[in-house]
Amino acid sequence: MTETAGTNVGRTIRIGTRGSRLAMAQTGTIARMLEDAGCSVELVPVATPGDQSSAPIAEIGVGVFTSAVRQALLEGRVDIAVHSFKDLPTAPEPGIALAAVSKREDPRDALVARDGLTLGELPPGSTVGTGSPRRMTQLRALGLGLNVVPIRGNIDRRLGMVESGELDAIVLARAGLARTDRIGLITETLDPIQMLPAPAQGALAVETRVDDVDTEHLLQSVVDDEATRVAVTAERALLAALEAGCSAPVGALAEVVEDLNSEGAVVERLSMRGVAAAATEGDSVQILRASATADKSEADKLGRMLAAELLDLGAGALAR
Ligand SMILES: NCc1[nH]cc(CCC(=O)O)c1CC(=O)O
Repeated sequence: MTETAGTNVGRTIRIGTRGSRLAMAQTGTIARMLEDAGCSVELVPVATPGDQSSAPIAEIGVGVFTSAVRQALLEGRVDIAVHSFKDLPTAPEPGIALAAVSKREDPRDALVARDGLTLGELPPGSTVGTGSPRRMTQLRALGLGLNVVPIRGNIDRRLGMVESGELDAIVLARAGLARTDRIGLITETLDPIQMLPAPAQGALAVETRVDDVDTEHLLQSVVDDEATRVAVTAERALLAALEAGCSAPVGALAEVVEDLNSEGAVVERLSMRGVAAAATEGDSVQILRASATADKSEADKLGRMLAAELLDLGAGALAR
């Protein structure tokens, strides 16, 4: 048991959660960490408009999955909100504190294809579904002659489209499959060189009310993972500097890596790659890439620097 948990023993912490299988798995992960630290936990279901609609995310708006859970937090109906970090808008929410970022799952995207096929094995003309402009533009840029089509729906619905033969393949977050025990369906995990994940993909954001300092400290000591927080800070700084959100054609991945300093000593650095799809004349799309490395203490600056580089290359007019 941690020292901080000591003051929380006997207290029941209410965690707001959406009812989807992925959301329940995510809140379950945080609930177990708190229980292991000696807290008792209650899961409080919250319905959101995003779960009830199957309209494209671009139409129903960023934050559609997260705002109802935040509302429950602000109204004091729950003490903690857990979100897929990549679904959170980049602007901070008044009254709400980001108390912890839990250790990231594998952030890469995954292919689920018929007959166990990999991306390179799909014949030209194969139909590949994804709802994300980021994935669509990067898939098309691979030049494999795939027919990339927009789809939406929860993970089960998307997987069903391959199972039924309606699509040859789909691309989705590996983390979502891992958390819902379906890693075995993946036919290929995509290398970030082919497909950079969404900023913060695979990480969970755990929020409290700004005035609930006890819960904030508890989460910091029990849940927060420093390497994940640093990486995600850089990735989201890039997204914010491009004035883009989770449905933008923007990918970013920052990783803590070991490097040698000028004296030859091993130091940890933050290595980052970014991609943006820009609209050009006519209907064509141009993929822009940038990468750089910085000290871990300069995560935010690294993200903004890569964004500036992408803007210089033409990321001001993002593709859709
Ligand atoms: N946009 C929906 C969403 N939000 C978080 C995940 C998966 C978990 C994660 O990325 O952390 C998914 C599904 C997907 O993109 O396939």
